[in-house]
Amino acid sequence: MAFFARPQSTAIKIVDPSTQSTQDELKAPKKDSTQRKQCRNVLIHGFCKFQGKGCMYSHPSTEPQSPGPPSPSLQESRTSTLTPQAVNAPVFVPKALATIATPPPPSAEHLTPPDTTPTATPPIPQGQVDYQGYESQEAYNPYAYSGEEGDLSAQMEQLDPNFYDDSQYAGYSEYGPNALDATYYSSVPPVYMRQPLDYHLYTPAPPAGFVASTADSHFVPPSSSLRQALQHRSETIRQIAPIGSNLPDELQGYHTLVPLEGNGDTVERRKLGNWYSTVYRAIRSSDGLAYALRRIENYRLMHQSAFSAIEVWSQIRHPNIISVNEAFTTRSFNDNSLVFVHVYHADAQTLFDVHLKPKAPTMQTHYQHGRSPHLQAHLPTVIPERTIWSYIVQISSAIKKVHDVGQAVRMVDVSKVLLTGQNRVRISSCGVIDVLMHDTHQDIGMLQQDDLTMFGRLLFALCCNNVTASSGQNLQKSLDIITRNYSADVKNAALFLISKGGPHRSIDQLLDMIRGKVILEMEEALNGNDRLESELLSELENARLVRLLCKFGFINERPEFAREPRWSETGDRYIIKLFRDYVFHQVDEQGNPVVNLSHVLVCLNKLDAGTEEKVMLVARDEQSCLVVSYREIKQCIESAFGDLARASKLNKRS
Ligand SMILES: Nc1ncnc2c1ncn2[C@@H]1O[C@H](COP(=O)(O)OP(=O)(O)OP(=O)(O)O)[C@@H](O)[C@H]1O
Repeated sequence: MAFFARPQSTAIKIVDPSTQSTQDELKAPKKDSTQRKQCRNVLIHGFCKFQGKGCMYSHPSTEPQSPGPPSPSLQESRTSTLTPQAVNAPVFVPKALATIATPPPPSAEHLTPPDTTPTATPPIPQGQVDYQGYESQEAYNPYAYSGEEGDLSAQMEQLDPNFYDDSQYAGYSEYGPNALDATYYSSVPPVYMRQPLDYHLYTPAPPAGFVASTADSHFVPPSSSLRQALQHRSETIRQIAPIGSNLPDELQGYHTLVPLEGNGDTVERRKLGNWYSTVYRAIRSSDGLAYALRRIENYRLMHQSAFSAIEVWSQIRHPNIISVNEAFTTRSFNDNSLVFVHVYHADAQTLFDVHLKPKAPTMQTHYQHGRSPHLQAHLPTVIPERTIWSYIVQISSAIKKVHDVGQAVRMVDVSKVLLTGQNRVRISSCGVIDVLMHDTHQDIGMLQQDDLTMFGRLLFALCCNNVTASSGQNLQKSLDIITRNYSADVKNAALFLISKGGPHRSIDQLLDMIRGKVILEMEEALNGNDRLESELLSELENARLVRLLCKFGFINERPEFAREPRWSETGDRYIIKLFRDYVFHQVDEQGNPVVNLSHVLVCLNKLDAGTEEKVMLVARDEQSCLVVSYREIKQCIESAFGDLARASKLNKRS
């Protein structure tokens, strides 16, 4: 069944079409017109097409009257007594365009489809709903009021027939009573008509209480911090290397290398197994994107087949694994270096750096109990259990993915798991050990068991704030710490992971043990998704509005037409100029500029949507005004911009 959602405050009586005549009778004005206010249509257009047809305002006989409904074109409204002559001046065509045979820019006659008469929009009486923009005004009969007779006449006195000008909605004739009849009463399956949505007029965000942008969710920080973090990442991506880094300018299609370890001039050489390794950020020439390059110093690759592991790893995509792109050897560092290319996550930090690295003492700037500022060492803090579970679930998920494709991670360590966002971890350096130890053949089942043991050690290290927490002499003490700070489930998971391997010990079994936590993690992930969607919604309008403002910029105040009053003082451009004044150059009663961003955004959104709503544009000398709809202004802008675009193309060709 076809259904129309109506404004809730409006009582609508569904009437049989046969009762239409009764309603028509109700439409007749009840008061003598001489007692009422003068009709605004007469003031603005010189006539009222509803005179004698239901308009309850007075129509002075001295005014020139139109014999019937005027031909509804903008041209007519513009030639009324209040319309500036400039609109009817010959249409100016840019010089470049005059030479090409293009259709003339839409003049006043072309601006309005024949079924619409621009009229002044009277203010909406208080307590009433503006029905402009709702479809099927024909189907909606404002006079079919189900209340008391007295209420009805009181309402009628407030109603202005211009609000219910059916001709404005001729475009939606499918919503008329006839169309509805066909839908309701025919035996054929109903055809559901879709209202063309003016979706650019607003951002239908979920209620703030449900997706609060100021609250800190597990994976997504509050809106302001999120923006700050993203800004900082962009800044990090564009960093350049410190002077004197002495790095190669170009490396197999990568350039602008920046060391990611060490600070300032010193580049830290850290050991990865038996080899020194350094990580750089570099930009790839072919796509301009940043990548993380891990260089293994002085490594002589004996067999090209060692890279076969990289082929396998480059196929693995998982949200908790840093993807591998490629690997190559190079002599650009003046040695035999092996380079692995991974996806770069700006501002990523290792779990060791975030949670275990001793922090330098900092000066507390706040006064405690009236004493002066003091130095305070950063004491190791206990990682919250919720965070520990999040890490466990994410790392388990990554390991499962790798084990399922018959590989082993081979490096699950606090220095190789990166924190890339709020509570988001990813395993880095995947594939590196596979290449480095290509010659040493090892059973994949054993390697997978090692993954679990390494995972257990990582868990002990995080819970006890000590990288050697799971070693023999520390184990009992570490278990005490875990028992004190965390639930029994965390302890059981840690013990399961470091227990002796066997066929029973697999990542699937761990996932079974922590099923409840996995579900919690999924809920948080979906919440984070909702939050990000709502952040995106609030940015949706930007691009559209910038495009519109650019068009304004292209059209208005063109210096090459400075001496051509016909460019800005005629036809479309004149309307655009007045509209620009209406949007940006309003002044208050004292003549002070009105700087109201909401007004600008509302106007631009309505313009972009091309609504039927009318605006009154006043000439700068305040001697004349124009009443045009946003749709017509939109057409003017399209047309003027089209002229410029055509001229620009012509210049390129000649
Ligand atoms: N894919 C990546 N994207 C962004 N930053 C990365 C990436 N891989 C590594 N890094 C950063 O590079 C730095 C060095 O990484 P590395 O894996 O060598 O850690 P490390 O702490 O130096 O470990 P080790 O002591 O084993 O050398 C770390 O700060 C890490 O955040």
